[in-house]
Amino acid sequence: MPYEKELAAAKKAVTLAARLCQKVQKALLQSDVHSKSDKSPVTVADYGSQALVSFILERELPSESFSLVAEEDSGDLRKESGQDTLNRITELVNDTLASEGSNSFSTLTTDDVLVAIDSGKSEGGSVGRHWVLDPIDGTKGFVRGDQYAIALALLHEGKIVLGVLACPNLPLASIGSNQQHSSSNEVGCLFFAKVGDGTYMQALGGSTQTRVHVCDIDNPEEASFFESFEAAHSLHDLSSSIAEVKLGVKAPPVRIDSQAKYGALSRGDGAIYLRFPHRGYREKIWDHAAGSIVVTEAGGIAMDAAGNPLDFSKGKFLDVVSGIIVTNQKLMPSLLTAVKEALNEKASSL
Ligand SMILES: Nc1ncnc2c1ncn2[C@@H]1O[C@H](COP(=O)(O)OS(=O)(=O)O)[C@@H](OP(=O)(O)O)[C@H]1O
Ligand SMILES: [Mg+2]
Ligand SMILES: [Mg+2]
Ligand SMILES: [Mg+2]
Repeated sequence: MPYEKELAAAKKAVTLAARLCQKVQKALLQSDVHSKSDKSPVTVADYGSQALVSFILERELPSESFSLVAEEDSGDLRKESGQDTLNRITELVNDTLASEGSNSFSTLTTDDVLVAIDSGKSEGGSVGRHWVLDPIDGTKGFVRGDQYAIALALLHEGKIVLGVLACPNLPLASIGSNQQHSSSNEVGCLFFAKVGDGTYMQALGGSTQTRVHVCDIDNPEEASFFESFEAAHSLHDLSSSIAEVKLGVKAPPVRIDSQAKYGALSRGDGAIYLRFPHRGYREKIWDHAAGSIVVTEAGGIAMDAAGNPLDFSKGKFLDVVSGIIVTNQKLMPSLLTAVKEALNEKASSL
């Protein structure tokens, strides 16, 4: 089966990275959180997760040439002021590798960790194979104690061919706004998909996998929709005018951080995901690569707001018209019409 060993390696890498993140989130220290040059937060867990995934993929797939497009880089850790943070990351990575229980484990030095993080400097593109990683997607959610995801995908000749999404805080039971209160409060989901093979979910650290599908609602009034938790990341007013005013969605928006939204959508917790960043923001491929294959292999469609397919082959940026919309096959035509109308009204009111 194509991409079988790549999927196994990706699941292993992401599961270990999730273990590291859970440990850090439980005992997050003020000193673990830093600001990047664009003022967005980064924590020891973002770096630790990136180092671990990079190290595990290279170790598990030694015969393949390795290219990784990932969010973080080691610039700040190489400065004098980054030494304590680098030591803490190295300790976290080594503790997590030791907990894996494999005999082949050797202790990584701070230099090994820097090299592993910087393996993520590839630019991607339409030729060959590139791993695409967001070591923690939804860092703001992670710091708040809420939802986040470790998102890893494989880009082959410009197409996403597999994706793995670990969502350590996502309940195993549905989180849709129409759901009855569930008796289970177990959290931690691993979603994975391979092109042509469907999408599966298992408990993080578990082994029983279930095939998942997007919901098959065709009446928008019965639908519910997801959007970013952070109003700075997506225009909530625009989503409301599309979903509630144009489509007649009755349920309130479900606002959660990260690509956990794609995971939840892939198992039918809600029907629509709307994302309209503020003007001037450029999307990155690692924020959508894993999520998009998880949702499309579950029967959904992800497009930009003009109805173009998402093109991951142009380097680290994902250029889209106005925003990203995701739903099932039946709702997409009316969603596209509603989006077009709302965007036209917005433009004429400016
Ligand atoms: N201004 C702005 N507009 C749009 N998107 C932005 C913006 N700033 C950041 N980001 C990216 O959003 C990623 C988190 O996305 P979400 O929207 O899913 O999370 S959240 O609900 O807003 O917390 C977040 O991913 P991480 O950095 O991996 O957390 C960013 O890549
Ligand atoms: Mg970030
Ligand atoms: Mg992200
Ligand atoms: Mg991130």
